[in-house]
Amino acid sequence: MKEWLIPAGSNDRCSNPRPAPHYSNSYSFGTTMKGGMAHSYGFLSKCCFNEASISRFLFERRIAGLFPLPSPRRRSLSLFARGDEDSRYPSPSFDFSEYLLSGCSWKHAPSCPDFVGPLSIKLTQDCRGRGLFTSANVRAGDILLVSNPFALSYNDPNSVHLYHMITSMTKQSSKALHQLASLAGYCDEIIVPPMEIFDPNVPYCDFTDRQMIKYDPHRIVNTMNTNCFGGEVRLADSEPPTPLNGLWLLPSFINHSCTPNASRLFVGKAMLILASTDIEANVEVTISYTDCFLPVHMRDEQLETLGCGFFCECQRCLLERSLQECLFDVGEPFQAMHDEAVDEVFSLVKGKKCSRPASLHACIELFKLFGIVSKKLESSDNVTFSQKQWILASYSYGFLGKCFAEHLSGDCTPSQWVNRRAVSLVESMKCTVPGMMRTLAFSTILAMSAKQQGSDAELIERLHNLAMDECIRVYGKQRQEVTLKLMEQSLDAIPFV
Ligand SMILES: C[S@@+](CC[C@H](N)C(=O)[O-])C[C@H]1O[C@@H](n2cnc3c(N)ncnc32)[C@H](O)[C@@H]1O
Repeated sequence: MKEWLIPAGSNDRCSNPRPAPHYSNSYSFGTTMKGGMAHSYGFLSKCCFNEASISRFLFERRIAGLFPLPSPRRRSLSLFARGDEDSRYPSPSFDFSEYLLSGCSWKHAPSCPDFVGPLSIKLTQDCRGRGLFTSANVRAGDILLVSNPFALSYNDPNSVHLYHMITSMTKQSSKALHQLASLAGYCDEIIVPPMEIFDPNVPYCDFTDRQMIKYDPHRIVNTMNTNCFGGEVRLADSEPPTPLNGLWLLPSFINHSCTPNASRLFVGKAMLILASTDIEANVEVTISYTDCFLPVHMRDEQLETLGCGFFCECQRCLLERSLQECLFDVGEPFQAMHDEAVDEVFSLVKGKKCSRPASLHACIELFKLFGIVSKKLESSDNVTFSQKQWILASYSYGFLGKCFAEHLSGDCTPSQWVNRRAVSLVESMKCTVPGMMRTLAFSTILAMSAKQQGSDAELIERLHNLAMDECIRVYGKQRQEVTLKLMEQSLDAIPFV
């Protein structure tokens, strides 16, 4: 075990210290669980976690169209068929097509055994502690990891039950103690453990110096505080959503980025990590802990609110901070209007039967701010095209807010917003944070409405391809044919207005 240990305090040089020991849902913001699946989507970030019904509403009204209920005649579609030519490594062999097709209900979630793709745990070179790295080339949509929870509790706001659960597991099983110790680090040492400890295909054999690892309640609390992930889940269709909180071990080694290359998908309790871009071997796998479709100062605030204990210094954040002077007249009003716009959209969703359109003051103001940002970017020469896309994605709710709200209130026809600007926004969102459910929702709605309003064939095809590509990144590349079939059906089947 000695070779796993690095000297105590080696993280002390870090400008990003380890997180403060208080409760946080490191992975939770911008995510909600609908049925059995946690979606990193929703309309506006605030709604996603606290006001899950918006996400559910959008899911039921829109995305459900992508996955219509299977007709009795339709044969079960295998989403994770083996023998895919593209596969460079074995994929997990479960099939959750019925689950997706039936709206991802918790009780119908198939059991997904743990699976470890071509990954290893390594120390990062820039003081972010350990991270997960690829050990082979992977493609967008590949499943990298399937992880069942180490421990999970419901209706446990202070994580007391979770704590007792983990305590008893680690006392009863040396493997569980070893696994938790590998994540927590012991005796002020950061451990870079071998993947084998977490790989279900590698039998666990006791390590001779296991006595070095001691049960430590403080470590359990700290590990929970840093890594626990929560959401809401509807255990039965008739029941209200139940808060859920859990610890998934291997995903806890994944660091945050505002331009992540992987995304997270829940199938019941199992957390799947999918590559959302092609990733070469020996590259770090990252996900986003925050809502990446918000401006940098709001992302910073989210990290702080979640108690993540670090300040993101990825390229996108550095760029956005360097442009703050240029965008000074937009940032603060955007934040103020964003919260109001959330309320506007939320009240529209709640009163969806009401025929009088609600006031969309904040959504309209946000839309104007989005226009200012777009103009500033257009006239800025010292920012590259892809950097402009990052910034545009940060203000994307300005565009989406008005479009969705107007649509919900019946105030506009699709033709007012299915235009090329909307298309380039989808492209910006996809290039900045691929594999996001809300980009999939937006591009699908755009594709559907473009078809309905008889837009030109090239525009329809472009939108369809964008939605299709995003769908593969969200649900896995093995679903290519299935996705296509379902999208074709939904384009015909879903009335947009
Ligand atoms: C879920 S853990 C990720 C694994 C962690 N690096 C480790 O060694 O255990 C989250 C912690 O990793 C660090 N971290 C993750 N992403 C980071 C980033 N982009 N910048 C700085 N620190 C980061 C922070 O200390 C954060 O609280």
